[in-house]
Amino acid sequence: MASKALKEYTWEEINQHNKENDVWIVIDAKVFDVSKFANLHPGGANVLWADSVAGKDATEVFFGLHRHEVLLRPQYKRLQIGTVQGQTEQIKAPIPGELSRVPYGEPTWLSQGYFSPYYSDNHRKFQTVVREFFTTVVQPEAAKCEDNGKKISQEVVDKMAETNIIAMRLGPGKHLKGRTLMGGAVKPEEFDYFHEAIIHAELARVSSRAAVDGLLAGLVIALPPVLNYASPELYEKVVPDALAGKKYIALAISEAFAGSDVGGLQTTATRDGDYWIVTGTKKWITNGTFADYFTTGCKTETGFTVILIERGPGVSTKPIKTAYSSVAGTAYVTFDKVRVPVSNTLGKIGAGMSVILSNFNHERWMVCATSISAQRLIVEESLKWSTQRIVFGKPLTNQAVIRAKLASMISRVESCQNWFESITYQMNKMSYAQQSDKLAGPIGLHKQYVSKAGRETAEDATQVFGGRALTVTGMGKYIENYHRTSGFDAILAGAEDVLGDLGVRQALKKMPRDARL
Ligand code: HEM
Repeated sequence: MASKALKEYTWEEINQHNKENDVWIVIDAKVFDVSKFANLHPGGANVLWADSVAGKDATEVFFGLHRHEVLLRPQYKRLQIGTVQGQTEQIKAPIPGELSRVPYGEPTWLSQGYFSPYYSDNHRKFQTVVREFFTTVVQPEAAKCEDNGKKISQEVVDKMAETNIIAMRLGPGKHLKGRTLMGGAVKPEEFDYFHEAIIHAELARVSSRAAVDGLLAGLVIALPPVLNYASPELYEKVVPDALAGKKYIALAISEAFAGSDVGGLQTTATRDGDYWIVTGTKKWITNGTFADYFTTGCKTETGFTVILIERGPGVSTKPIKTAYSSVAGTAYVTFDKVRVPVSNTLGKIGAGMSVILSNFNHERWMVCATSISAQRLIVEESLKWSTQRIVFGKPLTNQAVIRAKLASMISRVESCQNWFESITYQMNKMSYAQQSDKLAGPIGLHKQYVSKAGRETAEDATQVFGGRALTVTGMGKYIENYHRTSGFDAILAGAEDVLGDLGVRQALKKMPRDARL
């Protein structure tokens, strides 16, 4: 379509348009008339009039300064007036949904010519439709919200509900029964943890950590206690609307008084007949600013109890400014003598610890899935940049120090991925109870390793990109976002060092008493 009205120009013609107010440039065999655009050019007008640029081939200098996507924006695309006679474009524009051809840009199972014991053709088919969905429906919205800090639009949430992505993010289980998953790409009874991991991985590729959390991460951690412990009436009231994206839910455990130390929480629930009276505050509550329900940890007379609180009189939320965008809806929540029916108790009164702990493995595993995928994208960006960036007349990759950084980044993401797949395989084979017994330790250790690896990769990539990694737009925008937010993975769902310690303590518990050197 683009070529229908496009003329072919000889270099002789092109070379003549090399003056202020009459500037043509060539980028990858395409001729652009930038005469009028020059004064609007974010990089300034005079750079376009330079002798080495005006009327010349500016491909190399262009790709040293801009992401490919600049040329694809409609307002810039229309600057193209023709093509260079006898030349064809060499640089391939990214096609939404397609697999990366950059080495290590995809996990082994998606790389051509490689094999995997874990994934079937159905997983591949599923990955294709999920990537297309996230690239075309979610990514543009995520980029917008990353900027304006607003909640992801209801339109996108509705589409996620239509495809049942919201339900699939909770993993395999009864809640999928009777649902059409991604237009039928996988049957509910075939859906396993690798399918779920694909969703988390593709979601992370939208490259805005705050939007990843804004896309109902709150539900992924707050709804399982309702699925598993609510009375049938409460379940009916809450679950269908939540999975349909009509109501939002957040997990409200941590407080300014206590984070990982659940025993130190100060929010109280006292009995008044058939009601709880809940008073206290909660901090760092993901999706809290827009949640309709809060799965809340409370101190009760007989211990720690989890209660589902509906937004209403006495519940107020205010946004907390975090290092990432407010699209995540991070809130400070205040409960002021909120009356909640006792029938909203999740699990047994005083037995809230097991309700919360049973949730943790899945949440931590999910954080690993998104973190590894985000890291991989950073590896891909770094490989592309260091190949196309010319310094001292040569690509950055000519520097041994840059290659050493790439080696570390690749090794880290590959080891994270392989460990992750091994754990996911175990999850597929184990019951929920077996997972709690056998995988809490390995998942804790894995998360510690993944988040550490992520932060090291963020540092390395920042060095590779230099100043470009410090700006929120432009060539290094994904590196900037990742560098600013990779630390979240080391904190959310359990602090890095605490999880490492948990893994070791679990192992020590299982040490055979008769083992000796
Ligand atoms: C069709 C041609 C071009 C278009 C549509 C275009 C568009 C843009 C845009 C949108 C930006 C802002 C980048 C961002 O923040 O993402 C930019 C920055 C810039 N452009 Fe261009 N540009 C073109 C050609 C060129 C050429 C040929 C040069 C070569 C000298 C150039 C030099 C720059 C510079 C130096 C910057 C600032 C980069 C930075 O801040 O890191 N541009 N351009």
